[in-house]
Amino acid sequence: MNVKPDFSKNANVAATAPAYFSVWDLEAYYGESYIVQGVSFNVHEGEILALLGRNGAGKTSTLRAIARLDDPQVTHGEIWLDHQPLHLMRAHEASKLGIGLVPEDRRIIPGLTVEENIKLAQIAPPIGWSLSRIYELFPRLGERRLQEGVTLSGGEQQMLAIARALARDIKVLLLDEPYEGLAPVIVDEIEKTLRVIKEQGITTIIVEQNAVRALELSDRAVILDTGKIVFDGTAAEVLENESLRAEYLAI
Ligand SMILES: Nc1ncnc2c1ncn2[C@@H]1O[C@H](COP(=O)(O)OP(=O)(O)OP(=O)(O)O)[C@@H](O)[C@H]1O
Repeated sequence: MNVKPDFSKNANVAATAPAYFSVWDLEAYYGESYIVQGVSFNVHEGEILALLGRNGAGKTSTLRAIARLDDPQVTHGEIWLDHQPLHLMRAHEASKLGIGLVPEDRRIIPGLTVEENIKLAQIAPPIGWSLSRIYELFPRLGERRLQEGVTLSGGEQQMLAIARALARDIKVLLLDEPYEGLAPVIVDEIEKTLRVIKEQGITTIIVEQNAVRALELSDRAVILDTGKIVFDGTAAEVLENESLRAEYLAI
């Protein structure tokens, strides 16, 4: 982990590196299972990157490694955010630096209202968006601010999970399957908010099984297959490349 990144040697990483956010030769394990097998990619500031691939390709594991969660265990590689070495940090330090992970299960805290769920994210600095700014982006959350968070619909819970990330001063939003189980009309609504978040300059990495919807939103895409990158390019290139989509995304 103490080797300096040499981006020129890695075909997956743009020649313009070091970028705002970069992952370099990341390797991670669950126990003996080698899951993330030398993953490298760059994300530019304010960009939306879709991290795609079939079930079990290693997308969630890559997000968890970036967020510096304990599992999977990172054994090699570097992760840089705005010249800061994330790979040397623990999860709470990564969060403080501006990594905001919205996990697949959304983690709404039972027994707390919508507003209490949001406020809990703000008990320690760095504080991000104010409640009024959050409710402006998500009017439904404002209307339901006194309702218990876990009683919201699936789409509203997803909004709350994103709102909670924004309540902290984040630089990079990591979204794990934000559209899962949601009706297309709700996906439209969430997509709109993700575009607004992008306009505010926040960088986003989105993992999503609904690859077409994720690609329509994203600037760039990285495709993983059994823990390795098999494509790194623009989202438009993936949408236009039928064989790539069929082989790795089944779409
Ligand atoms: N906690 C764990 N312990 C052991 N193996 C795990 C654990 N979590 C995930 N794995 C394995 O790691 C591999 C990658 O899983 P990961 O969740 O990162 O894939 P994914 O691309 O996000 O797929 P999905 O869309 O199904 O979530 C899979 O083979 C999975 O079974």
